[in-house]
Amino acid sequence: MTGARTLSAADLQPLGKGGGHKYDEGHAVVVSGAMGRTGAARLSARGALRIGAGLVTVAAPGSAMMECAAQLTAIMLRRCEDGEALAEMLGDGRLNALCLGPGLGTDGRAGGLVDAAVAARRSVVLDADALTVLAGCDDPFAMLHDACVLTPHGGEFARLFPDIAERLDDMPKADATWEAAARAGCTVVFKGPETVIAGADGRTWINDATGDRAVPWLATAGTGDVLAGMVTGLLARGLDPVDAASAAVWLHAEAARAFGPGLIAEDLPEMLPQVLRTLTGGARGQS
Ligand SMILES: NC(=O)C1=CN([C@@H]2O[C@H](COP(=O)(O)OP(=O)(O)OC[C@H]3O[C@@H](n4cnc5c(N)ncnc54)[C@H](O)[C@@H]3O)[C@@H](O)[C@H]2O)[C@@H](O)CC1
Ligand SMILES: Nc1ncnc2c1ncn2[C@@H]1O[C@H](COP(=O)(O)OP(=O)(O)O)[C@@H](O)[C@H]1O
Repeated sequence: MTGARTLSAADLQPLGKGGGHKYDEGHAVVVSGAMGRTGAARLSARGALRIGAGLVTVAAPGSAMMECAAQLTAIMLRRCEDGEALAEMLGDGRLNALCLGPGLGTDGRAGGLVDAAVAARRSVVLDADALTVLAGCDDPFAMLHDACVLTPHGGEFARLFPDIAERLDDMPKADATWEAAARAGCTVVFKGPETVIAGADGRTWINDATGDRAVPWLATAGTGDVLAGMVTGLLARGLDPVDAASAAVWLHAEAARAFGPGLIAEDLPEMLPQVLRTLTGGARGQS
């Protein structure tokens, strides 16, 4: 038994802005895939910016620069060809949270970028294709550290933790996620109508989006990419991985609830200001 607790608004970290300058709210970097595949990274970047990261940069290969430039305004853009270029870019210590996976691809470039991002020992969210890259490694968890956050859906969870996934019919999802986090040595966010967030330290939270809180319209392409960006944005703002992931998951479902049926992924970041305004007391909103 994990002693998992169910999330509510009162459990969220204070999310109001501190009133300093933009660098006080962190600088999130979302690494993009190649031309024609940049949409997912742009969704993540928008999530990171709307949740309050002070600055957000999309790091894209040369082939994708024009495509990104045509779509981004408040979000900055920087050329980043491969892992070596990312490592060089991360020489700037102000770039304090990374997101890799949405639309990244699973080729050699993606592998090099994942290696460089994890080796930099910054806060890093590994989602989507980055999880597939990780699952293909001989010893996937050896390089991870406690500032990593893995955000698998059911398919990705089964690729990363096949033996745990095999036992899912006989064990609570919270226990499975807790076991996965202990093995990976970092925070694991196992997504779905019930999303479980577990830290390597054993803290385990459940966001139950079923019954009265059901948001089936979240099952649409790109919503997970937005969530990865939201977690990254909160990491950039200085929340620890479990708090960042828990707050992002809760806000993500609330944004979906506030929008209602017909939601597409682009709508989620744009609903965040409204949801953040409703937080009071234990979970303070934007001030
Ligand atoms: N607008 C965009 O540019 C979008 C890009 N996307 C990108 O497309 C790439 C592939 O993403 P996929 O999520 O399709 O990854 P994968 O193709 O790696 O995984 C999907 C496979 O896993 C299986 N699966 C099992 N359980 C599942 C579950 N609970 N949820 C989802 N699939 C489950 C599915 O049947 C499917 O075969 C990623 O780079 C992703 O970021 C998607 O996020 C969709 C939106
Ligand atoms: N039926 C559902 N009810 C509540 N949340 C859901 C449901 N289906 C999917 N979600 C949420 O939507 C997101 C989907 O993410 P993911 O599967 O990675 O899709 P994508 O890769 O297309 O972004 C996750 O946050 C997941 O928890």
